[in-house]
Amino acid sequence: MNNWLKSAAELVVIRHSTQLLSKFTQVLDAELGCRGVYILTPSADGRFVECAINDNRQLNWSVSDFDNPFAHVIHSGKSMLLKNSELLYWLSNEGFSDLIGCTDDSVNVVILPMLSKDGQLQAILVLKTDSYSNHGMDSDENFLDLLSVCANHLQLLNDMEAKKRKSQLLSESLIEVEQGKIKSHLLDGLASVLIGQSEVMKSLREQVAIAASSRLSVMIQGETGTGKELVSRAVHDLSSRSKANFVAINCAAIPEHLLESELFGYVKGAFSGADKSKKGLLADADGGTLFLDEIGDMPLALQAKLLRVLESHKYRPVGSEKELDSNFRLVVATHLNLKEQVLNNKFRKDLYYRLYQYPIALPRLKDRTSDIEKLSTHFVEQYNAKHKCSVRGLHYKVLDRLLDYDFPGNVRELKHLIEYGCAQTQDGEQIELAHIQIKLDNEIDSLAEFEPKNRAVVELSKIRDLKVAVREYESNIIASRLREFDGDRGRTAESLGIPKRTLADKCLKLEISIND
Ligand SMILES: Nc1ncnc2c1ncn2[C@@H]1O[C@H](COP(=O)(O)OP(=O)(O)OP(=O)(O)O)[C@@H](O)[C@H]1O
Repeated sequence: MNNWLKSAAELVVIRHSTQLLSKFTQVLDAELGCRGVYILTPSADGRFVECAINDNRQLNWSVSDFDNPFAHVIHSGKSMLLKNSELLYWLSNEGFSDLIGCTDDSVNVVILPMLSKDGQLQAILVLKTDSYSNHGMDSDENFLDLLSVCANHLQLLNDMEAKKRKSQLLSESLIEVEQGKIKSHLLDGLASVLIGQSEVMKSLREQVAIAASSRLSVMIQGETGTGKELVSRAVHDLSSRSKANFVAINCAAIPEHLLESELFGYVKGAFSGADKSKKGLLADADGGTLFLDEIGDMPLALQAKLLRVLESHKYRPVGSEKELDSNFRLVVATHLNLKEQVLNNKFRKDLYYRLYQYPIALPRLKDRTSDIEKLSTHFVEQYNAKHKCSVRGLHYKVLDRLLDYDFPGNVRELKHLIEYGCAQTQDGEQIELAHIQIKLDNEIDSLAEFEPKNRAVVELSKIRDLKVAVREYESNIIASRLREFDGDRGRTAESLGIPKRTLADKCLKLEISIND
């Protein structure tokens, strides 16, 4: 009696149903000295009673299958004594035989329902006993009280756990709804920056949103003018670093010997001309994003230093003894096939894998021609807003022509083309085919002679955008000079008095697609 009371006191302080059942099993094992104590519990849908046995197997019995004795106990709400002589019959039920295990002449089984005070079945207690000694249990009031205490407590814990699960599910689905809302808000915002309704653009925007929320290094790959810089900025703007700096550098456009000091900074006297210390871009990007455009053009020696910075977040300004920290997020871009560069020993393999954590591939414009109309309208609107004018859009023949065109310079080329068309169109009018035809022809035979017709593409009186006109002029000069030197960039650069890297940068920006 005392022991039952003591056990009841121990059971009611337990706060978890599985712990309660395991403690209850231990108590019965110790007090009754049975050959086996098993507790069966109803399944979540109430159609079965279940019990886990030693070898991690879960046995179950249907509550409506009267081939097992448990169904009888459940329906009658009364205990059952299976004497040794009757056991043989019940052992034909495979699950029951698995539960009870070996038997001999002295084994009996007692099955007791554990009912809570509202009469609901909470569990079934099964005792494998040696003799008749335990059979008085179903009339032992103290024992039955303990069973009832345990059943009531089990009901309480099950209710509490169900409530907890429900509120957890609720809060999880609220979080999901919230996250879904944030995500669709972000994607809506992105759609006005990264224009295009093609499937590939929709998936690109999703990738940008995912990349922004991760900490991974992002590697953007795509041909010139596909929007690599735009995407890198979007990754920054959508990330938790958006309030800090976005620092961009084009590794192809900076002379090799200056790239290191630009990135790392330098101290006074580090080299001739360093008359004062200067912070590098790594320091500027602390807390924000560092965008390394044309990473494939980074010299090998600097690649090794970059790798070290990425691993330790520490760097040493040129000429300095002191190491500094910078917590930047790296986004890189390239139009080259970096894997090939690795195979040709032009790019470090270890750096490649360090950078290739979240790759984003940008499609060519000619592979998503369904976006041309929307992009064109977007660029006309941009032009109108910038120049305070009101070009009315594109004539359908212009659109037809654009849909047919290859766009080697991708979106940037389309943008320039539209700006060019706008510059020649009066307020309230549409861009006509004639407005862009010359430029398109010019692009198509980009290797064509520097014909007088091309030289005076824009009549001076019609110039509305000096930048566009100057770019046109510059582009024609470079294309013609490249032609003169059979595409030799070194000689072309020299003849124009500019460094080779500057020429390379200009060719990229101006869409001059003459191969070396
Ligand atoms: N999906 C787009 N929606 C709107 N504008 C775009 C899109 N893609 C590119 N652009 C515009 O096209 C121009 C070129 O884009 P960007 O400079 O990002 O290309 P890039 O791939 O970095 O080019 P490069 O390799 O030559 O440096 C920019 O003016 C950019 O705003």
